[in-house]
Amino acid sequence: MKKKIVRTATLCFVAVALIILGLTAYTYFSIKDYLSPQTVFVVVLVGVVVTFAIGIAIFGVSAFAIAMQKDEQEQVEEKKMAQIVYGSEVAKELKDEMKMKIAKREDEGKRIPTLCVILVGNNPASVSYVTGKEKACKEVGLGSKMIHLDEETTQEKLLSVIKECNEDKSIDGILVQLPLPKHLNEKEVVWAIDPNKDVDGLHPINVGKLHLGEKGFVPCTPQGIIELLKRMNVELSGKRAVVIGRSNLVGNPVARLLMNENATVTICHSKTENIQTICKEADILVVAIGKAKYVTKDFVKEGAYVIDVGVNRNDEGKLVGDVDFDDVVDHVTAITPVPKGVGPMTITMLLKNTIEACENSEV
Ligand SMILES: Nc1nc(=O)c2c([nH]1)NC[C@@H]1CN(c3ccc(C(=O)N[C@@H](CCC(=O)O)C(=O)O)cc3)C=[N+]21
Repeated sequence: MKKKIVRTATLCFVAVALIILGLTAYTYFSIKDYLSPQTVFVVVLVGVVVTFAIGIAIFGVSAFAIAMQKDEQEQVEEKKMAQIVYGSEVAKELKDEMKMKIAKREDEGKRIPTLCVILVGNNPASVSYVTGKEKACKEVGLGSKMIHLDEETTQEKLLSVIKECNEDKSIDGILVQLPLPKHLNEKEVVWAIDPNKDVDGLHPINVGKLHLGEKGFVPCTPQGIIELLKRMNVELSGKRAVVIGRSNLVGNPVARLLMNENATVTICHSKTENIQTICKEADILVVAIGKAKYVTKDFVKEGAYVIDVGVNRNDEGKLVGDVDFDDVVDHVTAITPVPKGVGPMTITMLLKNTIEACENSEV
């Protein structure tokens, strides 16, 4: 493209220069016998100057055209480049908005929304997530309360702690960090949380509401995923969405949310036959299976949108997704990375739900 412009400009310039120089020469020979040498000199000078001026103008315009046009190679590459959607950046924007909202509440003399996180035991991953949640609360000015119970805590003790939190008017949201130690009954624990404080959206009342299309608390990761898809400007209505994974925390609720957006949804799981073929039909692929780098380019349709929900630790303790990012990145329109993708959105939605719980309690 650049070369073509330069060539055309040079040709134009040569043609115009030849015409003007020819005219000047013709004028020179026609008038040199009638006029004084000074006048003839001026005529020739004007001819040469005009030629130069036009030359400079032509090359100026060409340089401008080159600057405006991207190199052909660059354009091809741009078309192929996948959009990498950083949840961490979206989360920051949303947190700034929440921060302002909370500051405004404070000015109005209203209560500061407060999240209570209950952690049982010392599972390193859980401790790290809980710390992240506390940090995020501080960042936006939410109140946070942490209840750390030891590994041997009994079911009765845990249930009584939840009951206290349910009754405590200064607590708006309750989150019990999962998984719980094996001797505890997770279902009974989650079902004991007041549905109006269930900011994780796991209580059957909230699960039921989601599946009936009623307003209630929606689990944080699925909510964050929909938010990211909206940022990718992907039209969900009428599209094929495939979710890999059927957990209550991610797979099931995200499938329902995608259906609410009028996508046609398929859920795949460990027993699914021909899983690659099904995934390859997906315009939107959400991967929450919990196997590091499980999804390779053989699963991904050219130009698809891929959401990686995986949080796996490799041998070096580094966080890796369920998608083999490097393998698929050239095949997709947009993809979320791990870390800095879905994870930060999950925490942000938890903050959002906590503010919502507080607002609900005021009306
Ligand atoms: N009741 C309950 N609710 C949950 O929402 C819940 C849970 N239990 N148990 C565990 C999973 C996992 N989870 C994550 C949250 C944030 C990041 C996150 O922020 N990750 C960062 C990096 C964090 C790091 O490097 O350790 C990132 O992806 O960039 C990841 C994972 C919430 N979970």
